[in-house]
Amino acid sequence: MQVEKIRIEQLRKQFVKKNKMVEAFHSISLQIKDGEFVSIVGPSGCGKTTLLRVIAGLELPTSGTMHIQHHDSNQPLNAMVFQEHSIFPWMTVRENIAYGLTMRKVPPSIKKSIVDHYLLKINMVNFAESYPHQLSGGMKQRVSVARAFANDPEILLMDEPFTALDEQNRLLIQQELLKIWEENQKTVVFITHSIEEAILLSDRIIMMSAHPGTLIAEYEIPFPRPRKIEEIRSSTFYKNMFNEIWMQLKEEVEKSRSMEGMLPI
Ligand SMILES: Nc1ncnc2c1ncn2[C@@H]1O[C@H](COP(=O)(O)OP(=O)(O)OP(=O)(O)O)[C@@H](O)[C@H]1O
Repeated sequence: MQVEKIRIEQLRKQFVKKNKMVEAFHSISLQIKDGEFVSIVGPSGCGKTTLLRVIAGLELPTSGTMHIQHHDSNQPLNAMVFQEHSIFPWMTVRENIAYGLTMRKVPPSIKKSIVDHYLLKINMVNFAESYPHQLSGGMKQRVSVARAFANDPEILLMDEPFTALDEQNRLLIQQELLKIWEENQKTVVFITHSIEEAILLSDRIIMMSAHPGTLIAEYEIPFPRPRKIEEIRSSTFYKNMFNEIWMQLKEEVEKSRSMEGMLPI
């Protein structure tokens, strides 16, 4: 039996915006197993990023409880990968990937071997001494992913990390992420607007309702690993699953659109 890694019970978050109470999400209960890759999908404004920020400890919930099993207190609890601007512009690729390890004072020889390993995994050995302004958007995100895994956190939190990329770069980075994840099997909570991305990467997809968000559905993704994106995309099962998820998400997106203009900006 797999060990539980994250337990969330009746979580709710409210903000005060222009003297009005805005409920970002409510009644969220969720358990995520150790080593599980979970994606969260839902219409814009349903509270996905806020939920991730609460899991990361960057926001406090208004009510409810959350517990993350911290098995090894020598390891960082979490690492985050954002959509953009995730890496330090004044550091080289090597220094960026090494950042968490440097902070934890990992001995230089161990740090070097970890960073070399991830440079290979993201196909950026030749860019180790380059600075972010010399890289494409896709390369920057690859560095960001490598940095998060290199620091060996207990959980990884990724907020639409590939949304800003073109389709070709996106497909390549998804395949790289799959390879790195399949080797590490870290617990991942991944936010995306793309049903396709969620199916390709995840063990389970959680769907949130239109604002104020709550969990309304979940889907187990049974594709065996290691996964090959091309094989999955061409299967009938994938197409059926995509349609099933889209039919439900579409309803929430439509509800969300009909509420536009009703919330304080
Ligand atoms: N710091 C804040 N102060 C006030 N309201 C906030 C704050 N952060 C988020 N909200 C509100 O909470 C709700 C949920 O926002 P959130 O960004 O979590 O949604 P989302 O699902 O991640 O959206 P998107 O998919 O567009 O990124 C929105 O109504 C938003 O305006």
